[in-house]
Amino acid sequence: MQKLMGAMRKAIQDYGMLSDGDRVAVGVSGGKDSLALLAGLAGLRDYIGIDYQVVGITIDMGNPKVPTPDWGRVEAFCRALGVPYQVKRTEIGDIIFNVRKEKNPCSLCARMRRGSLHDAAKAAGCNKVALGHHKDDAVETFFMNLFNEGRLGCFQPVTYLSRKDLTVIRPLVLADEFLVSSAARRLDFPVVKSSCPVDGHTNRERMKEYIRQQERLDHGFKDRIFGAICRAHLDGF
Ligand SMILES: Nc1ncnc2c1ncn2[C@@H]1O[C@H](COP(=O)(O)OP(=O)(O)OP(=O)(O)O)[C@@H](O)[C@H]1O
Repeated sequence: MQKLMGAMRKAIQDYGMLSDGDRVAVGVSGGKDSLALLAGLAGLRDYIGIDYQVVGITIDMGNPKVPTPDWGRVEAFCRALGVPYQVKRTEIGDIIFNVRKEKNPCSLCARMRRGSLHDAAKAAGCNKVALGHHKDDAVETFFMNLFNEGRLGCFQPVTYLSRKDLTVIRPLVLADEFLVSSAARRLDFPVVKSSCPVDGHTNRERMKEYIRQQERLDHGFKDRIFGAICRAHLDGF
């Protein structure tokens, strides 16, 4: 966890992610990434020298055809970290999969989930939203944009949303996924199994596999691509 927190601290400082008085809503999906983000941001409060608050928010996707996840262990995890936590119930899953029967559900689902998270963050009095995207996500997103849309682009480490007056930050962006996975395993994070019906069969999964294969053939591949994204200052990196 210390290495992971070191990478988070560097990202927070390099990209100016936090300031005194911030109230940060961490989007908690129940996956390892957002649980690590939550634990890291809660832990860093003690020694990063910035006075900020952390709130955990889960958007329950509400698909009546799959069992509702049990958020109780996440709630206990937040309590142990001294972080207030709330679950916002929605019908996004029902709308996407049962009403609209979307063939390509991921982008609409992500948009609706983001909107709901931003609204919940504002309602909780937060001025920032933290998401659990890490370095591997950045490289995957870069390749998805390149191969699927023919453009150079990634998500941004820090994005200001003027319509909502909210700033989205991604403090794990300099952390490798293996650092997150090993912290999650060693500290026994209460990972909630995804209830998404298309989990494991998405475009992103295919890109993940492509990068894994390239890395096996050519060690250092991922880091060189990420280095290029940073050196080009692509999308604020
Ligand atoms: N249902 C949700 N409620 C709140 N925040 C969410 C939810 N789903 C995703 N997020 C936020 O958006 C980020 C990116 O979502 P994505 O679905 O790509 O997650 P992921 O890469 O599988 O990460 P995780 O391991 O945290 O699920 C998550 O890390 C989390 O911060």
